[in-house]
Amino acid sequence: MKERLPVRSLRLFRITKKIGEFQLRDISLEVFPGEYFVILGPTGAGKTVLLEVIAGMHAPDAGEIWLGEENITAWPPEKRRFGFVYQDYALFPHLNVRENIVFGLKNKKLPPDEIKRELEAVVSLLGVAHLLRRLPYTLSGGEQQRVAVARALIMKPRVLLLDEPLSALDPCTKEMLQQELKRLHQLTGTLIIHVTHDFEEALYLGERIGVIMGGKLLQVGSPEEIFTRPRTAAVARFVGAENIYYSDIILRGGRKYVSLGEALLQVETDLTGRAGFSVRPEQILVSSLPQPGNCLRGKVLAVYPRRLLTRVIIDAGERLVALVVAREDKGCSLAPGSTVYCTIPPAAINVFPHY
Ligand SMILES: Nc1ncnc2c1ncn2[C@@H]1O[C@H](COP(=O)(O)OP(=O)(O)OP(=O)(O)O)[C@@H](O)[C@H]1O
Repeated sequence: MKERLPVRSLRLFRITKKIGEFQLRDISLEVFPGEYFVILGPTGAGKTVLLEVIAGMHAPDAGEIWLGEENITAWPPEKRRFGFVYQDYALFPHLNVRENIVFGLKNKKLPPDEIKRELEAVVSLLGVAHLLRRLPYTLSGGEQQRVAVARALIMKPRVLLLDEPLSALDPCTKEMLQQELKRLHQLTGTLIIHVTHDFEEALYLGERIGVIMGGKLLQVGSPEEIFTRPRTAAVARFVGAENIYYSDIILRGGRKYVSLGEALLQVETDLTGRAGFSVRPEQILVSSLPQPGNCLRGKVLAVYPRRLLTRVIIDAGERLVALVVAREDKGCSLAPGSTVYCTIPPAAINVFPHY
């Protein structure tokens, strides 16, 4: 597994693709050499279509795809030498694990001793030596996933495309295989594009994340940026910043404020004019007494206890959702109807442009 093709960046320029009623719209993106890039989006967002356009299975209607200095837009999939791991793994059912993994190398007519060497390398990397004689239907989901990744990696792909590779697995296996994928990426340095609708998975694996919705790439950034600084209401909602509002930005005494209900909240932003803003529920401090800073008086509407956090719905002029650590609400009644105070630090208010 050592000698690899030079790792190059993958660039998409203004890719458009219509399939049936659906359209990928004007997608531009650069994925850096050796990067682990996650495409995150809800069901039907166009993640698979985008991955298939990158793989060369669909020709774009407009736009270009570049690998390093080469325009590969018109290249067929086999010339691209990209690996593709499907959501359902798509192993050949009549071939055993060994035959599945070496299938591509056999097709390339590599000498048997070279195939054996490559097989041993990839099998030890994925820990599937004990499965080599088994047929796919006898494997667990996690084992099938490892075999599918081994089958893709043995071809030394220039780019490895993973289409929701963990979505069919139970939470424990999923977590273990997430760690495996991270380790494989560190060992091989392969440029990986991983598609998922699972935000936790994107946070754990992605060096950068691209959020796609309705065929549009809405935001690209580090997990931290996507999580704390969504730039549209749609991305904010998708990443769980449930409190989303619109306001004029008000300048007073050299400070900027947004209005929420009757209150003014100080914000840290360069924007002016009309704007949107979002607050994550876990960033709201709920207390029985007023606190200094951005503090709103409200009435508890409903309380939903969860495992470690309690979800509290509050009427503070606008509907607010707060997640409260159970231990921290001692002394503060969260019963419906009680009065509470909600403190929101200025840095926890994400202000985004209003289009
Ligand atoms: N061959 C096709 N013909 C017509 N419509 C298609 C075709 N392939 C995909 N679509 C449509 O394109 C849209 C995007 O599909 P895609 O599979 O890319 O979504 P996704 O983001 O991968 O969703 P999921 O997370 O559910 O897999 C969907 O509305 C789908 O029905």
